[in-house]
Amino acid sequence: MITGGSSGIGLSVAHDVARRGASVTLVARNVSRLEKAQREVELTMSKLSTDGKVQFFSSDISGSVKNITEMVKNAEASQGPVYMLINCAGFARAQKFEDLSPDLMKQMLEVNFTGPMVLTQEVVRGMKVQQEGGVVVFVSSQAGLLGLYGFSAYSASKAAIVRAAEALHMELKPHNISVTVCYPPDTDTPGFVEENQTKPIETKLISEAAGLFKPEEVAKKLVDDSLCGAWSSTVGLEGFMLTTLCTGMGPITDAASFMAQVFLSGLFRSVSAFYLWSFTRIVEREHKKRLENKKSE
Ligand SMILES: NC(=O)C1=CN([C@@H]2O[C@H](COP(=O)(O)OP(=O)(O)OC[C@H]3O[C@@H](n4cnc5c(N)ncnc54)[C@H](OP(=O)(O)O)[C@@H]3O)[C@@H](O)[C@H]2O)C=CC1
Ligand SMILES: CCCCCCCCCCCCCCCC(=O)[C@@H](N)CO
Repeated sequence: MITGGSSGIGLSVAHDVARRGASVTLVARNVSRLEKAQREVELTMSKLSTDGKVQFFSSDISGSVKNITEMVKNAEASQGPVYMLINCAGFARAQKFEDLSPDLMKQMLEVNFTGPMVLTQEVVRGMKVQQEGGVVVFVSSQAGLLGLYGFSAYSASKAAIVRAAEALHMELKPHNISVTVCYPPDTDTPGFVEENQTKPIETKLISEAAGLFKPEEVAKKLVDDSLCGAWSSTVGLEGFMLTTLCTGMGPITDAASFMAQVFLSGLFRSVSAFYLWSFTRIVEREHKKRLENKKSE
């Protein structure tokens, strides 16, 4: 089951798991985009002659709990229990703190945090009862590992899901259900194009430090990592440095990541000073530019 499976990273995940032989349930709101995605994923399946099926449900993950419960029941009734849940639906709006409306703050928390929590609750109930195990994935963001200019509410919503996922990881281990958090950098998706239309220049420039990736690449890494039971998944050098540095008391799932955390955290903290210095410079420079523009007006 892939929320946000009709676009961007979620759609790429759908193609990826379809190629591996899975049946797919796509969840999003807009029906015509869901239908289009269904046709595309079916095409991928038919080319490889896998016997997977694609179904979709139009549902707002931040909507009523009753609707979510019903949607999961219906999905399970037609395709059987969910083996892998990928919480990818979400959105970002960048806005300077004082311009951020309280409604937008609430909306980001509901779609990026509360919605995935409620849906996961429902799916995990099924996983525990109906099968021997499962995989739960939350798509956070590199901006969930540090707060950055313009992303006060967004970063908080994406960080909140990480703490929840840590707790869940501990709770679900005896049930053989793994939990993975994915931290994408800027990724070239329809959602990214939309957020860029209102993004402050500072947010753009700071985010660029971690590069721009293709959704297929983020998706493949997400599926590979979560099927291995890895705690975190990311792409790129900055992604590796950030997840290593910011792991805190996160679960230990593999020797290589643990060794990197033990031996490289100090080094990466020093490296972070250079990034932070360059971010401060970006903010100062743009601030000065604005003051000068105001003066010349
Ligand atoms: N692209 C990027 O740069 C990055 C993205 N991310 C995260 O990755 C995830 C996917 O992003 P991306 O692929 O860019 O996004 P897109 O906007 O391209 O796709 C978002 C998907 O989520 C669905 N969706 C959005 N809101 C809801 C809702 N309330 N209920 C159900 N479905 C919903 C959309 O369908 P519909 O609108 O029809 O509901 C769509 O299928 C998000 O959580 C995002 O925060 C993280 C880091 C970087
Ligand atoms: C050792 C220290 C290394 C430090 C590297 C620092 C790099 C930080 C860059 C922040 C990237 C934020 C991307 C957010 C993408 C996103 O979530 C939006 N596009 C929403 O869709």
